[in-house]
Amino acid sequence: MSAKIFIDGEHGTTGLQIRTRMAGRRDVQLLSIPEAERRNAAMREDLLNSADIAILCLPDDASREAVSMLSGNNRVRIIDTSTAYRVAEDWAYGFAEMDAAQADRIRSARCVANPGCYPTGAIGLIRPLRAAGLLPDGYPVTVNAVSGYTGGGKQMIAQMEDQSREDAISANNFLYGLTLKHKHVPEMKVHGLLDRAPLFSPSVGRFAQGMIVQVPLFLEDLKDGATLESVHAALVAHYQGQDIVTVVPLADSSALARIDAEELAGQDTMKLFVFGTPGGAHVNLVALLDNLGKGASGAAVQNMDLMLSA
Ligand SMILES: NC(=O)C1=CN([C@@H]2O[C@H](COP(=O)(O)OP(=O)(O)OC[C@H]3O[C@@H](n4cnc5c(N)ncnc54)[C@H](OP(=O)(O)O)[C@@H]3O)[C@@H](O)[C@H]2O)C=CC1
Ligand SMILES: CC(=O)N[C@@H](CCC(=O)OP(=O)(O)O)C(=O)O
Repeated sequence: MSAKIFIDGEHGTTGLQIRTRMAGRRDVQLLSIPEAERRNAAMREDLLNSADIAILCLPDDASREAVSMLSGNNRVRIIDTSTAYRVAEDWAYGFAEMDAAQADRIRSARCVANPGCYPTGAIGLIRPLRAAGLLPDGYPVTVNAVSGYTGGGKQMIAQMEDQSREDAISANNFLYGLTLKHKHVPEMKVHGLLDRAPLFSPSVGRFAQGMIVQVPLFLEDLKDGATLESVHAALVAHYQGQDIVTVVPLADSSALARIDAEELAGQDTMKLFVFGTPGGAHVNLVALLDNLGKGASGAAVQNMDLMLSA
């Protein structure tokens, strides 16, 4: 029997991409709400409660409302793509590759919080080094990133694509989150196993999908004797046997002159790189992904598949 899936927010950016990924699948039956009724609370409540898995692709407040519409109905499992539950202890964090037990946690969870796009890159780079003891307590981690503008949802897509709007954005590349209080910092800290909050500076470029997340490190401040090669080896060991998150061999990355933020647009994988010079003082850890792929919709479908395999 096929599993019933309702995507609350199916007409938004993340929801649409999840729907596209499910097209043609016979193991799932999509329950759908007409676009004109997308904010009809009674209809949403009915569909939410009729699903086997509800995937919430809504702003944080609307996600909390949807979860309250399901209170008392433990039969329905939830995947939430918003920021609302990512550090909640009774929710499983939906980053299957973050440690060896996480895929099983997701498989058996009732409630799964899909990671933020930037944290997917940052945690993917940082957590294995913390777990291996290479990145010491107190290290001042910084995270710099550029995202495609679809990361800002329908509103930012319109602001970037329609220059006749009053609130149009004309910049081709801009920094934001200038107060350094971005909503992704808490999940980077918790799931990155950091004892200090990272300093996170995001930016957006005039391209629809794609993302680069950078974590530069001073080798002399890592565990004694850490090198470009040992940092790379720790990431390779962590992601051994994974096919969605992969670590680019040093021989390949050392031959690169540049990284294209759009390289993985339209794909659900993430590539990790370690840049630097053998014997040098610094390394730059880089994650390359699609903000709507492994950064959102691709991860949501991956989590749904794990839950369906329980
Ligand atoms: N875009 C991305 O790359 C990523 C997004 N996310 C997260 O996914 C979630 C959805 O984001 P995104 O798809 O980008 O946003 P969009 O604005 O593109 O889509 C959100 C959808 O939710 C609908 N909606 C808003 N409020 C309500 C409500 N109260 N009741 C019912 N429907 C409502 C919107 O309808 P309307 O058109 O009427 O506003 C819209 O269809 C957010 O929490 C976001 O932070 C996570 C990772 C990456
Ligand atoms: C470019 C852009 O605006 N990006 C979004 C994050 C996209 C994302 O990961 O969304 P959630 O964490 O909300 O799920 C932002 O910075 O708020």
